[in-house]
Amino acid sequence: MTKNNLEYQVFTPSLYSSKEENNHNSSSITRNESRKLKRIQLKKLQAYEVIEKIENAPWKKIFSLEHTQYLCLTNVCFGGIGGVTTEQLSNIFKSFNGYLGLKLTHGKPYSFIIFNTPYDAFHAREALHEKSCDALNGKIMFIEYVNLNYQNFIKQIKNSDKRDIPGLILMEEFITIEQEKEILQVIYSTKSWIPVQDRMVVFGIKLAEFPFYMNSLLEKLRNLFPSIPKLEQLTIQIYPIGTGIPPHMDSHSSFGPSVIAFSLESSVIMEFKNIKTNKVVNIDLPRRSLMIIKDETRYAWSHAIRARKSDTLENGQIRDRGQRISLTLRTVNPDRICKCSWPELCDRNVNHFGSNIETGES
Ligand SMILES: O=C(O)CCC(=O)C(=O)O
Ligand SMILES: [Fe+2]
Repeated sequence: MTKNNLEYQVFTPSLYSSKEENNHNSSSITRNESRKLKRIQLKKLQAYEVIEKIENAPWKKIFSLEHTQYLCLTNVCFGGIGGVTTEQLSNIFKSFNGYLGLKLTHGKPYSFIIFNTPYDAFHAREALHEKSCDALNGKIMFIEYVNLNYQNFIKQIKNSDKRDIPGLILMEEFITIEQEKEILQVIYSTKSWIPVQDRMVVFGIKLAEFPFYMNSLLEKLRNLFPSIPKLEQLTIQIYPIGTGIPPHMDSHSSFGPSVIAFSLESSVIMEFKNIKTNKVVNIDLPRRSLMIIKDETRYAWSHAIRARKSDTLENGQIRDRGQRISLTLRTVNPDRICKCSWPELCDRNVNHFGSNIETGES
């Protein structure tokens, strides 16, 4: 801390200081105020040192003296004790010009806010850095510009590259507007819903029992992806606004090598996580799209939909959620044998009765 403190003193006057701090030496400041300011500075350093430890890099390298369009909220995290929600944060920042969106990290104590220009970010930082924030119960936020050369941070801000998930296929506009309308009509007249957590689910319908236009989707699928075995089972799920599905892998041994999911009525961000490396990639599943989960994605990545009312898109924009319907199609493994190349992640030796292996995450 001493070394950093020293560096910090040298570093402060231009950028890393607050107005209050610059007044620090003026005689008008009371002792109490001075103590309070010192405490704030100490807290700030502690927050920066935590990031240093996590990132294994000096904070002066991670943050930038230059204004950039990305702000790091060094002591604001998502969920858990003292954590915030997407809505809370976006409510604070959306009143600033050029606010594009936010990015919460997973299991790390900091978050990011994305602005259209460095100038817009500057205004928000000026208004909020080292100030007590009413919307966060008086919490004092410590905000820095992200260094554009520090790839580890930039990667976390823009981590939606499908190429990073081997075996994931996404086709936009797979379903036509007319097909979607027809399917939704039938779905909403279905009566056999079962509540599962906050979702409504119709399980394991045989495809032959489903309306004819499902056939045209399946035919298109067969033509485009002839290697996918004949699908046997359909699960329909309604996700009311604000709901999701916890991280899980669809059971290796119960189901075949490809899981197909259609998104209807509304788009959503699905979070994929590599079980071995913990790498997280967010993928936007647009309304009327087709997703195929196979190979490594099927066997070594969990997928989840976070329960929240809006999603942050890759460009930083916030998109409110609508009610979403998904159609998931699978083949069934009658002998419950899985021969995937990830035996350490596989349920082949586990006695289980449910259809999914929950990874235990919330
Ligand atoms: O809603 C979706 O698109 C996927 C649902 C899912 O992951 C599942 O049912 O296993
Ligand atoms: Fe799943």
